[in-house]
Amino acid sequence: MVNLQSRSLRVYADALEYLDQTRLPQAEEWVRCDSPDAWQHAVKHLAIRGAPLIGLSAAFVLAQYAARHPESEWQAVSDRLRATRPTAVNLMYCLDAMEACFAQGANALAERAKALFEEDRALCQRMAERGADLLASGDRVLTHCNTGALATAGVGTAIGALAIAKQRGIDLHVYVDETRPLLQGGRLTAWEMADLGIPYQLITDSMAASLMAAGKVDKVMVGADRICANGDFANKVGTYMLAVAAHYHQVPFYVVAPYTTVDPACATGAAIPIEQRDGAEVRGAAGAFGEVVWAPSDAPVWNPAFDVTPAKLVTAWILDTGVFDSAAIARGEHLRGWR
Ligand SMILES: CSC[C@@H](O)[C@@H](O)C(=O)COP(=O)(O)O
Repeated sequence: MVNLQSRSLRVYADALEYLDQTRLPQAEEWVRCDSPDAWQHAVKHLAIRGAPLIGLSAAFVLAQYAARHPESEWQAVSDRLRATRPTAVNLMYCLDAMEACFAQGANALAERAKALFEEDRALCQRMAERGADLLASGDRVLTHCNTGALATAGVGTAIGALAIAKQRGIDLHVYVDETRPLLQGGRLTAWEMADLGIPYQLITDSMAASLMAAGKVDKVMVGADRICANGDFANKVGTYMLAVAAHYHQVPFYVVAPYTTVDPACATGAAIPIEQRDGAEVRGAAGAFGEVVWAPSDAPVWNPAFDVTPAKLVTAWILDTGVFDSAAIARGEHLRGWR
C-alpha cells in the first residue's frame, strides 16, 4: 500500500519507489529503493534529483533503515546519506531534522519523514502562489534546469509558479534552457511543460543572451540549491551566466525556493561546497542517453554541477515566507523565524 505519493516518489512502509529521472522522457519507469546503498546510487546518478526531493527521499530511507536496524547504526547511515551530494542544503536540513528525533525511536523517525514530505508540499504551494502573483498574461519566462513536481513533493519551485499561473488562466510562453551537461531542461522541464499544457520552446543554454537581446524574455525564474545569508545562491551550473545576461538586458531575475533551501550558516556564496562531477558527462553522453563520446576520450574536463550567482544580480527572492528584494535580504528578513 502506498502511504504517500508525489509525481516522482511513492512511499511504502518498508521501501520507496522513485520515477527514474534518467529515463525520462523516453520511459516512465518506477524503481524500488529499499536500502541506503540503492538510494546513494540513484542520487549520484540523478535518477532521484532536485534539492527538495533528495532531502525528502533520504529522510524516508533513513526511517525505513531505522525500523530494521539497531540505533547504534543510525548515525553512520545518516552521515553516509549526507555525504552523497554536497551542494543542495535541503539534504542537510532533512537529515538534521531526522537526527534530532533519534532519541525518540524508529516510529518517531517515520512520522518525522512524513511531516517533512507534507511540509514540502505546503511550502511549494505557498512559494508558487507568490511567484504566480508576479506573472501576467503574455509574459515570456525563461527557466533553467528542472524545478517542477519531479524535483519536490509538491507543485515545484520556479516551475511551480508557472503551474499555478497556468491554473489561474495566465497565458505564458516559457523558454526552457536545455541545461548542459545532463539536460534536465531538455529532458525533464520540456516534459513537464507539455504535461502542464504550457506553451514552450527549448533552447540551448548559449542561446539565452541573444534571446534577451532580441527583447523576447520578460522574466527569468529559477530555483536554488542553497541560498546564503547574504542572498548569494547556488543553482544548476549555467544559472550565473543567465543572471549576468539578465542584468545586462534589464530583465527581472527571480529565485524561487522554500525556506529549507536557505542556509543561515553560509554567510556568502564563497562558502557553498560545489559538487564536481565526472568528466565523462562533458566529453559525451552515457547511460540512458546511449553511449556517445564526441570529445577526445582523454580530454581534461572541469565539471562543476552548480554555480553561484551573487545577490546583486537578483531582482527578488520568492520564498514561501515572502517575496524579498535586496534591501529586505540585507536586513536579514528572509532569515526571520528560520527553523
Ligand atoms: C528543485 S529546485 C532547485 C534545484 O534543485 C534545481 O534547479 C537544480 O539545480 C537541480 O540540480 P540536480 O543536479 O538536477 O539535482
